[in-house]
Amino acid sequence: MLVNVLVLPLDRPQHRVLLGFKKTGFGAGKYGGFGGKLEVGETLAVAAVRELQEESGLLAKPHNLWYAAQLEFLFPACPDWNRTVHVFRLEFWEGEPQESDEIRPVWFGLDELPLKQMWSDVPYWLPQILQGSRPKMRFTYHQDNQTVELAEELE
Ligand SMILES: Nc1[nH]c(=O)nc2c1ncn2[C@H]1C[C@H](O)[C@@H](COP(=O)(O)OP(=O)(O)OP(=O)(O)O)O1
Repeated sequence: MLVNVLVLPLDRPQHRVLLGFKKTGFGAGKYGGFGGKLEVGETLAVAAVRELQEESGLLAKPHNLWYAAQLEFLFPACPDWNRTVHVFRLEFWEGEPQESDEIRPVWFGLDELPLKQMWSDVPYWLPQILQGSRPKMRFTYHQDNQTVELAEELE
């Protein structure tokens, strides 16, 4: 199954999180964290730092990445989309967000997340991460590939 990393830059002092509006590729038209596929030989942390830099312009040190969630997404109507996503929380970085061809970074207050424009699994796991827990979950999508049919806690 495909493996993705996902980074969520969290600005605690200002109570906000940086999300990316995806202009192309998987999840186009939705807001989400910054991430993508692992390249050959990369660890999760190295891939996370690279994807964050490519998609947001922010520079992170691997030791500042906090492992925040392991998520499995199953799409019975489109098994090619099945993937495991390893989510990292990040509270320290260098640089300012930069728009790229693929993604437009936007800050959102933690109480004002654009949930209607995000994957429908997000409300199950993102609040848990923000509260400091480390969810491990599996989501099975409906035939429409857009709504969650089943959300399971793993372990
Ligand atoms: N159900 C889901 N909920 C969510 O919040 N983020 C998800 C998600 N499924 C995938 N993601 C994230 C993980 C990763 O950052 C991104 C997909 O990365 P990919 O590398 O697969 O997409 P790309 O657009 O870079 O690649 P291509 O589709 O091959 O162009 O979407």
